Amino acid sequence: MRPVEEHAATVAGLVAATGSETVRLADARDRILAADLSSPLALPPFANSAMDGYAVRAADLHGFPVTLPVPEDVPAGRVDGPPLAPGTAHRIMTGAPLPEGADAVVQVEWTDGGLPGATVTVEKAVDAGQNVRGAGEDVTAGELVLPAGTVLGPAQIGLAAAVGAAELVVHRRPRVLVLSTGSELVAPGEPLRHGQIHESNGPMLAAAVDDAGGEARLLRFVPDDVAEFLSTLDAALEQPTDLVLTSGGVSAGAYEVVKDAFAPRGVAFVKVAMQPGMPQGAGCYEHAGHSVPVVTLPGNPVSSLVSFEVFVRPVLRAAGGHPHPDRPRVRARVSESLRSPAGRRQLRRGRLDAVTGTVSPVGAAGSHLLAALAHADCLFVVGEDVTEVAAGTEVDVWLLDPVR
Ligand SMILES: Nc1nc2c(c(=O)[nH]1)N[C@H]1C(S)=C(S)[C@@H](COP(=O)(O)OP(=O)(O)OC[C@H]3O[C@@H](n4cnc5c(N)ncnc54)[C@H](O)[C@@H]3O)O[C@H]1N2
Ligand code: MOO
Repeated sequence: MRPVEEHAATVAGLVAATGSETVRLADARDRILAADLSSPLALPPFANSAMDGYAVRAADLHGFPVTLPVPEDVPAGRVDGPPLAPGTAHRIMTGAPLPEGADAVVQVEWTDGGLPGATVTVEKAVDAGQNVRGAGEDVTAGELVLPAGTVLGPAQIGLAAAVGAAELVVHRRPRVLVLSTGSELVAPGEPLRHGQIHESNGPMLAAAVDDAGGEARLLRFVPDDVAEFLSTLDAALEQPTDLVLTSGGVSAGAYEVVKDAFAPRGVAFVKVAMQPGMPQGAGCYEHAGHSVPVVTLPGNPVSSLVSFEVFVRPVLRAAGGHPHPDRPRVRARVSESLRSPAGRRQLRRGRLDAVTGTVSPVGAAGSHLLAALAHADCLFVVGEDVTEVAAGTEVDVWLLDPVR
């Protein structure tokens, strides 16, 4: 059987980096920056007030209470404020530019709240610089604020907007065609007859592709018919595609449509030393003079998604420029004893108690146990050479997304 790492390397070698595109800020969430973003301006761009109150010279405040004339009002956004004459105060709002000549702001609570055109009486002293946000305190002009490779979450998008970027250069998302096969499959929402099941791999893998930063195109599943499989595929490949991802039809049965269609057309089918996810295929399919990468996942739902986690997710994330393609990994102790097949790396579904560092199996090893997978927040690994794991043994744990 082919070692897991060898098959992972084969799949990694199929999918190239995607290149870049420009998107509007509103479309940038979860995208990955493809070019350094430097700020053309300082943040804050000008010295401004941190409080609603009165701009003053700190040195003018002595002999309390002290009363000063208030000749000006400076709301946020005022752009023509005159300088502050010695011995006066300007009423000022949070975010408004500090008048030239002022060096501090007294918050309104420390005064009688005197109006512009009248006077204000101040009860307490302030230090020079107090309640003033200096120009460039956050970002200096020319500073590299977001390096290429940054994952754009809310804070990063906020910063990009603050420095004036309306668009960002990001990695293009890998385009993945998702196609399920099986004559027993029926669309969710339609009634089942005996012998039929709902098609679950397609929606599951499309969601996994999107979650890995890709752009999934989910095709309607096809029956176990090679001609129909190939015509569906060829029609779909008229649109640009970075990867074809199939599920089902790859093991040893009499109607293995994916294997029958692809084996003579550039895709190698192998047994990988893994459970679940033993039957795998990878290669390139020629379409209209282009070579399109293909990964064929096994049909059992848990095999499909676990194989995606092991072989496809890190490759899609790397192709899409993600700085951390792999799932975060930790060590934890298993809560109970387990058995695992000799010569196959087992990936079990688990729930991690991060406080005690304990991982508990969710469900048995069977690759049809989709409900257990849906209740798991991690996978944990039992090595190829291990057949029995005693309770309390430390294992590698891959953190999936928290179960919401
Ligand atoms: N004689 C052997 N039989 C099997 C072997 C083997 O080595 N020798 N391997 C087993 C293992 S391990 C796996 S995994 C499966 C993989 O089979 P296929 O990839 O060919 O998948 P199918 O036979 O098409 O389906 C397997 C199973 O999964 C269900 N399925 C398939 N597609 C979907 C879908 N889109 N949505 C929901 N469920 C799906 C299907 O109904 C079957 O129950 O082969 C073993 N057999
Ligand atoms: O390898 Mo299969 O994926 O065990 O069920």
